[in-house]
Amino acid sequence: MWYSYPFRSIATLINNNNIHSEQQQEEEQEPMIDLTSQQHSSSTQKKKSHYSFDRIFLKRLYRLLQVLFRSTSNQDRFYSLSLKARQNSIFWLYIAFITISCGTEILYYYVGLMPSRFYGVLSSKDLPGFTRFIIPCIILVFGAAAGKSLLSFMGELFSLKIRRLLTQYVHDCYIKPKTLYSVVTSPNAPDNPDQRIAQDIDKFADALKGIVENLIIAPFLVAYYTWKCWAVTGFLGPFMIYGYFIVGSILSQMLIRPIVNAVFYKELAEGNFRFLHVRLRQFAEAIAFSRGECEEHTRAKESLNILLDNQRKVVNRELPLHLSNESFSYFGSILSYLIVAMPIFAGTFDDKDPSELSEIISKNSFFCMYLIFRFTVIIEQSVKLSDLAGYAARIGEVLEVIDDVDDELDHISVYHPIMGDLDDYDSSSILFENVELISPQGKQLVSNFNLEISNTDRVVILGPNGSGKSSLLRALAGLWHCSTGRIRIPKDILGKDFVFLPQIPYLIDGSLREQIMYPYNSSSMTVSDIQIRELLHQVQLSHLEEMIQSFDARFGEEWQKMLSPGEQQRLMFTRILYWKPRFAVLDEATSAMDTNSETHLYNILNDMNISIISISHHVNIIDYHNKIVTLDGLGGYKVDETSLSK
Ligand SMILES: Nc1ncnc2c1ncn2[C@@H]1O[C@H](COP(=O)(O)OP(=O)(O)OP(=O)(O)O)[C@@H](O)[C@H]1O
Repeated sequence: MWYSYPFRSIATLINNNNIHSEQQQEEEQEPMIDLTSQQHSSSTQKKKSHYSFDRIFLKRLYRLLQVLFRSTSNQDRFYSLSLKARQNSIFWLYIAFITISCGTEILYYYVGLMPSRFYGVLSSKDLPGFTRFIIPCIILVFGAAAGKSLLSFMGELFSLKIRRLLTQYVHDCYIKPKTLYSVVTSPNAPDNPDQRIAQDIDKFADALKGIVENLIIAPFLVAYYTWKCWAVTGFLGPFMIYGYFIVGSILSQMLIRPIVNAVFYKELAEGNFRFLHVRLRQFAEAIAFSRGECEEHTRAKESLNILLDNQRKVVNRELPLHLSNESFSYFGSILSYLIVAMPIFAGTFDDKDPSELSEIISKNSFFCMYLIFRFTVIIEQSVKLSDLAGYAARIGEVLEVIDDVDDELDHISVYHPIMGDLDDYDSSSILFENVELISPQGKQLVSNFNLEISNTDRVVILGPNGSGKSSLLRALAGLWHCSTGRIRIPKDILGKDFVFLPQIPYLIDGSLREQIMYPYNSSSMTVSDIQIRELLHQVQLSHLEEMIQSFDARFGEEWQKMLSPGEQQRLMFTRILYWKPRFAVLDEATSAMDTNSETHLYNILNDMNISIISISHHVNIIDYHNKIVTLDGLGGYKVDETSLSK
């Protein structure tokens, strides 16, 4: 069992990506939004891309729509009525939304005709007609109000479902073995992926809901009211309205383009600003000790200014669009009277008495005005469309980086114990064969590295900072690739046979029970209260039981407050003691512990006959190992055996 592949920079692949190269072509033609001095994003180093309402937006939108209308199994098409299909596709909710929207429009139509009927019965003083008409009118108005409320409710459900399906899809693509790490550490990692997933998808869902609500049935309404308008004004009425709409559309299309870019960079600044506050909370103690509040205050102010500048750019660029849309809307009402006036002045209705004429004017102006209103709504959606394009760009970029990373991972035969990619290697040892590791910056970390780690070995890796100690473990875990050579891992190894403890303890949001069992929490297997007490005793954390009251009480950030860094590292050791792996990999996992705790835990591991691979700068733990690997930081290394091996 082995993996061996040339180290190829993910950036190379990403740069070859079609969408990205298309963007680069556009970059040369379009001016950029200024986004200076972003403090904490890798994006600061990168050339800024331009985002617009263009072919790339359509590609991204198409991809997201495919996710919403996809079938997840061969048996169930996206339009199937099965529970699974209904859960995984938005199709039926979309149909219900459209149906309610059509029903409400029919009610609006009759409500719109009401004034002309009132004019008729009132001007002819028809009391029985008036009383007959008033009851259906009240029912109609209530019906329209109920329809509108239901439509708004369905819109919210629609938006929620879009959010759920898209977020689940991004989670499926993003949070999986090796992809998560590769995306986050990729040189082309998208800025603030957390914000893109947690916020931008929600905003995208909301914008899409608005567009569906107002645009999807618009063609049918436009066709119907065109016909009605034509019937009363002849071809000239619709002709004028259509001309008016075309001018409005061209104008708003021109005004949308710069907004999409501005929305993208506003969201980027928003993410950076939020990240700054997350870090303030996370490192409050370090900041307080170093009296860094003034500096942090200045940075927060700078970040806020950048955010507000970008927000201002969006507001500024939306002003002409709003102006154009509002003018279009107000001039529309004048246009409708102009169109209604044409047949009146042409003498078409000369034979009608005043009450009939007022009824005709009311009805005709409703048809014309509603047609113009529909066009106005379409034009107004341009603002939503520009937002949608900005959010689609931010979500699309995350998916594109994931695709590139997955492509890279697909082209290499990565072995990871948890994945169980097996071959003919049937030894029980880990074998490094002529391994060469090169850092992403191109620095040679180790070359021609050979080492056998049997399941009775205890190996400590020493070396100066940056010499590649952790990188060897990354390669062992399949996170980094060997540029030459291979690493063989026992065939029968299971995920639980390999427990990795990093220097910075990773404490999950959850109960102590879940903390110990991480990452293999399952309902079928659990750690009993007696076992937990025994484990806490072994890592000298028995007092924790009093602090948390119950082993199932859930905590989040409180873990960091309840336990000192050394205690957190001790808590991490319960994972090794519980799972009893064949190999425990400790990357400076005892760096914050006092000497007594450290030696106590190493003694326990020795008693349990667990093979250890340690990285440490503490000399006192060297005695617990039988092999010492020393990296010189220049690609060379040596292996020494200690007295323990004899
Ligand atoms: N994700 C990464 N992206 C780019 N370079 C990295 C990354 N991780 C590590 N490196 C580089 O690889 C080199 C080796 O890093 P590594 O973490 O293996 O050092 P180390 O020997 O474990 O150091 P220390 O003793 O400080 O923990 C360093 O120069 C570092 O800059």
